[in-house]
Amino acid sequence: MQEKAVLVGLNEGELNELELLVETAGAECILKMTYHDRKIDPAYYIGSGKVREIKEAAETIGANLIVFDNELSPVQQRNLEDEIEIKVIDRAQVILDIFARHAHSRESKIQVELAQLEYRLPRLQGRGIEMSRLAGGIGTRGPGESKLEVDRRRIEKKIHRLKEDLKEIKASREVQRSNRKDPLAALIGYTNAGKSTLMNKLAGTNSYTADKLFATLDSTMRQLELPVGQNIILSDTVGFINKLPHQLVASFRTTLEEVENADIILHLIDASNSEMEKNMEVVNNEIRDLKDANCKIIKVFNKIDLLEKSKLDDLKIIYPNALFISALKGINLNSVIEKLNELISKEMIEVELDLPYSEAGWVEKIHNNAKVYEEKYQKNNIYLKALLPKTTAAKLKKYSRE
Ligand SMILES: Nc1nc2c(ncn2[C@@H]2O[C@H](COP(=O)(O)OP(=O)(O)OP(=O)(O)O)[C@@H](O)[C@H]2O)c(=O)[nH]1
Ligand SMILES: [Mg+2]
Repeated sequence: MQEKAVLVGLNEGELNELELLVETAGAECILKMTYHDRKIDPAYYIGSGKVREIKEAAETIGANLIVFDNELSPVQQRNLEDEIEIKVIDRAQVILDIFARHAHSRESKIQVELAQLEYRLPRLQGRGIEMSRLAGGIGTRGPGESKLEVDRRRIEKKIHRLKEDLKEIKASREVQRSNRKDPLAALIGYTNAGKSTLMNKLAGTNSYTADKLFATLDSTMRQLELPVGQNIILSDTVGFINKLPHQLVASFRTTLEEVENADIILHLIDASNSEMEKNMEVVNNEIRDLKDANCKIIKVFNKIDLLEKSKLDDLKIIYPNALFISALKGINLNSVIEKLNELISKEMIEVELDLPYSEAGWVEKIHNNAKVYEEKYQKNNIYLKALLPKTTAAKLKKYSRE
């Protein structure tokens, strides 16, 4: 049976996002309540008057779940549950639930399980026997009753083992990464911005897209050929979100490693979202360190099909270097290709090569990776006129005609 939830948060905007999160996790939101941002009560987070108000409202409308937008300490969560007598969870738990549901690869499954265990561990303390209440957020069932100490030790052991597994996976991924020869363009952005939709349109893939949060958890990569003749790898990654549970930050970092290695970052923004500015800030904060690196960041405003013309014109004035597209409706997608092409072209150089036959292996590599204008098999060597990535050209410098 679908759970009926009362959402508790600071303001309308935050509650709207929480509602989408809760619905993505499979529960129904039947009431939203706000509280005043006063001093935080160490025992209940909110004031006792508010606790009573929530209890009464929940009883009246028959809710069986309370979701707080802020993170609750284990003690606060327990006290609230005892007082309201309904299951109380926080935003972090909801996000963990969604991640658990959407993880597919071995790596992301391990990362999510690790995060869940780390979230659960402090909540075991002094809790007694009722383990089933602890294990689950929305729609999940706990492991049943078992002894606290045994559980704690088992969880600690498991955490250790999962961390070891992750180290292994990470090492093998680094090998894969060092084998990559094409430049990398990473699609990043707040969750639900339309990253997977754009990826599908540009690279003809069929990634899962949905009006849900965190539809994508595993990054996918596709090769795309640019007009200039160079291939580029596009990667679609997990979305960003405000107030990510700290247990998930580590796993998020791993995904971001992909981004750190990118040559170009396409920052996709849902221009139709009323919280657009705030969401952009969340992403900007995360990628701040990358800006100093040798990487170009392009802002791409998506979902312009939902914008009023005046709003779109304003955005164009504020962000003169940005792109404005609709991934879903296929509007202006060419501007993305052109931009990638332009940036990559800057990294390319035209050369004339006289390759000795002993170096003939290069011919195929060059064909795969660059644009060849002329190719002649001569008596002593192979003549090639081609547009090459500067890095490749440097390697072939001694065969190049000046
Ligand atoms: N109207 C409109 N909707 C769009 C556009 N692009 C994407 N969407 C919709 O926005 C929703 C989210 O799209 P996704 O591509 O799944 O977004 P995402 O950024 O990959 O999201 P996560 O993987 O959850 O982080 C889907 O319902 C899409 O159909 C657009 O240009 N216009
Ligand atoms: Mg996606």
